[in-house]
Amino acid sequence: MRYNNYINGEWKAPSTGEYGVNTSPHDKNEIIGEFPLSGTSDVTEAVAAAKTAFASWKKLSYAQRGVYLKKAADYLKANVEQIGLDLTREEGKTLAEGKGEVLRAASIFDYYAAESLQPVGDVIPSANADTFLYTTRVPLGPIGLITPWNFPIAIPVWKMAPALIYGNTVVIKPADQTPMCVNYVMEALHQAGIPAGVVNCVYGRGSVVGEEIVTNPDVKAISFTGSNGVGLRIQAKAIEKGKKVQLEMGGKNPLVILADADVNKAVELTIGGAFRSTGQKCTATSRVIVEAGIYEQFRAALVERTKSLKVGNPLEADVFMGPCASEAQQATVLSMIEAGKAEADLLCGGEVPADAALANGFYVQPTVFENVGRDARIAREEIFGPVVALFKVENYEAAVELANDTAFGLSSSICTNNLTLARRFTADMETGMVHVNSETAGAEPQVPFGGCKDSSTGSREQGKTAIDFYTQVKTVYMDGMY
Ligand SMILES: NC(=O)C1=CN([C@@H]2O[C@H](COP(=O)(O)OP(=O)(O)OC[C@H]3O[C@@H](n4cnc5c(N)ncnc54)[C@H](OP(=O)(O)O)[C@@H]3O)[C@@H](O)[C@H]2O)C=CC1
Ligand SMILES: O=C(O)CCC(=O)C(=O)O
Repeated sequence: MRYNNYINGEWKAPSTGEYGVNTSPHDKNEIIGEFPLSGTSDVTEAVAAAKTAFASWKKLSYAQRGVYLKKAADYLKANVEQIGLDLTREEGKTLAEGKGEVLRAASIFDYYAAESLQPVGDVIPSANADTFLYTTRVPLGPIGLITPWNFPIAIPVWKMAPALIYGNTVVIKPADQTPMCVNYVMEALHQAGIPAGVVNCVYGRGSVVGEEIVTNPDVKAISFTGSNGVGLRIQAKAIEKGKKVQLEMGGKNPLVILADADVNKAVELTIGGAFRSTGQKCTATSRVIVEAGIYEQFRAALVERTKSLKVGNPLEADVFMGPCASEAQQATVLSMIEAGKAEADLLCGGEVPADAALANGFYVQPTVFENVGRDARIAREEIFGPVVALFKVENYEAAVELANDTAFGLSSSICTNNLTLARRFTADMETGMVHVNSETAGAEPQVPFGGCKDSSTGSREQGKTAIDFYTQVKTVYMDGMY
């Protein structure tokens, strides 16, 4: 099937007349659909529609805008089976994860629809008796959203929902690998009856469509999730044009396991954090730092559990881990594994599975390394695949020092029953999110999401903090009331 851009409330063929073929990561011969390879004039048209629509959208009440978000949530919930299935076919995460992500997107729409009932701004006492002094929030205008393939419905929605509820309009460019997922989000908002031009989606290459969104003068802010290289280039261009920018980028997230931890619990946190979604999360666990007293026991249990994981077609119910999302991603992961083999000891995995039924997919075995030097590539670079590095340390202090020895600062976790050290860990970690006895991955919509150091720039996403990015403050001095 051939899909089209969504511009000004209509499905429109790209000005180029060109389409790219989107295929399944489980089987590169299975075609998911054909999607536009748009040109810059498609972006210009979408931005113009978003600019026109902004004039009336910003005047609606929060509650009126919230109605569309609530209806979009209902659409996703009503169609979770089909959309979840297609997400799995297109991205490769398991069916349970695919459906879970659709419901997560619905709950994000619901959360921001409910923001329409929350207070906005402050009333502040003035020095003058007859001045009513208060702050309110105003939207920015058309916002450009550039989104990745690893959470192909949740991330577009967690950017779009706050942008819309606070009165902005949107032009989105989804990742090349997962356009169908965003097409469902457009369909949800279209079915909800959202006014023409309020949301627009232009498919195509980052270097063409993304570039034009970033530099178009009528786009007032850019929210991006993806690699550090692309993110920083986008930021430089956008700032030059005076735009607001928010970047969510990589992670090298540590899980610290102290000697008193329950071994089974520690193994499950590692398996879930490192291998779910084939390790393709910016919050994935990629370094496991273990106190010497429990190291051997933990290592043996982790290797046994890792070898038992079923890798295969993500549509099959008993499969734990599907393929990498693309051939390029598989190649990146395999090259990092080769680097790991040269600089550390491989405990298990490290190959493409031999199963002939998986030969047309982009599979990699879940992989564990040990004896990893702190300057090894697999210790420092984001892999974005099912690869984890084990480190043995003498005590809590050494664990924290190693955990913080990274350019990234997104998420971290500690597994322990020691309340004092758990509490210290929450203070000691240079990360935007800290977990105690839960995996490094995961994000609830009602709390801020984002990192320190090279992981993020700009204000946090999600929760109430999202208002900081998607609005600006207006201070009102109102005199003559008495
Ligand atoms: N933090 C996270 O959640 C993510 C991190 N990554 C990291 O990035 C690595 C590479 O993944 P990749 O998909 O290449 O990530 P990218 O950073 O290249 O892609 C993210 C988004 O940016 C777009 N883009 C690419 N180039 C430009 C540009 N010049 N101007 C504007 N937009 C652009 C992409 O479009 P297009 O798809 O058309 O190229 C996509 O929509 C992964 O291995 C992982 O380490 C990747 C995804 C998510
Ligand atoms: O951990 C999660 O569920 C969200 C992770 C994420 O946002 C990402 O990988 O881009």
